[in-house]
Amino acid sequence: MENAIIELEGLTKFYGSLKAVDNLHLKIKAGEVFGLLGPNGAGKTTTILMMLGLTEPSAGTAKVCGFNATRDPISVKRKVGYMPDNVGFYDNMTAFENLLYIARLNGLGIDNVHDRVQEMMELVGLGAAMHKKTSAYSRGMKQRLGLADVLIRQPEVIILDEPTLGIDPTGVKEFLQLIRELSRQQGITVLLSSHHLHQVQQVCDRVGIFVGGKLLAEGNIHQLSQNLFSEESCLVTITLADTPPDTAELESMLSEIGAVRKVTVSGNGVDISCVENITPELVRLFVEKGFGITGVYRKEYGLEEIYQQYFDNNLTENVSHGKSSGLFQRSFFRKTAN
Ligand SMILES: Nc1ncnc2c1ncn2[C@@H]1O[C@H](COP(=O)(O)OP(=O)(O)OP(=O)(O)O)[C@@H](O)[C@H]1O
Repeated sequence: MENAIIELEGLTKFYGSLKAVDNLHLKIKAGEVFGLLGPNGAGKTTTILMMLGLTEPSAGTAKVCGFNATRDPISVKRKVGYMPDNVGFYDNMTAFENLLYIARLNGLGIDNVHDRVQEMMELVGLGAAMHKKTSAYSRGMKQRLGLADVLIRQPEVIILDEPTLGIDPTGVKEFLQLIRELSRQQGITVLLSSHHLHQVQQVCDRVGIFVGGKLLAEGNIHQLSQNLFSEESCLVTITLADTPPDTAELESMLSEIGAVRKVTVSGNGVDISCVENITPELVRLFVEKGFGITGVYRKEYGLEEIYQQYFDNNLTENVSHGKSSGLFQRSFFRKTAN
């Protein structure tokens, strides 16, 4: 991949005998919004810590903005803004004062520092609340302030670990939109770790599915879906006005269409699995054959199905090798259930 800004090669981390990250190879392009998706204990935070030079890999390398994170962590720190899942501020100071303090600590020029802080507060949507004490800030407001804290250092890459944890659905939507806009407007590369499939799907250009320290798959939603569901990438359900008189005849008629892989007739519902979207052709055929249609529904495979499918495959593989991965499944569902 050309212009990769993050390059992980054979990245591995052992904690004692536990392999937390297992031979990870990954490249992320400049300007991309990449989602690292996986259940509890998958190794996301450990990977991030290695990218920031905060923990040493047992093997392999993490290169960020051209610098080896283990050998040159200070250079990486200058280029990367990291927002952990729980951002802390001085509660007795206003948000403006907090950010001003951070800006000065980071050596921003005295002349324009007030303007710059104000500009950042407005950029993250806190212009009207910037003189409130952070003790009075909601979780969502603190996350926005955390983002301003990261942005004021003018990073090339921002790494966000579970940035939407504990924010209400409207807040999540707004926060993710903000991240996406910032990435587009300012060309910032974003790496986002999350358990939340739907959120990742909304905002990321590409995702990596991470389970048990291994990157099981990476790509955009379309590519992942194609790889997994190439035999049945599209499911069309047609509801007929009446139960078909001859089910076998209907099934064999539909099966003759090249793109159709499987047909199931149940009552007046017909499920047709196809390799591509041939919904108009199917509807035309039913009408030509004199069937009344009361409903047509086409199912798209989203990230949830993709993730579950990779997850199930991985479970099956591990079980067949005598390992129990039940812990991953339990912890994943616990965290996504709320
Ligand atoms: N400092 C540590 N010492 C020993 N084991 C650790 C340490 N940090 C993490 N681990 C273990 O390494 C594995 C990966 O943990 P990590 O925190 O990287 O996962 P994660 O995907 O970020 O999970 P979560 O979503 O719960 O934060 C887990 O089994 C965890 O218990």
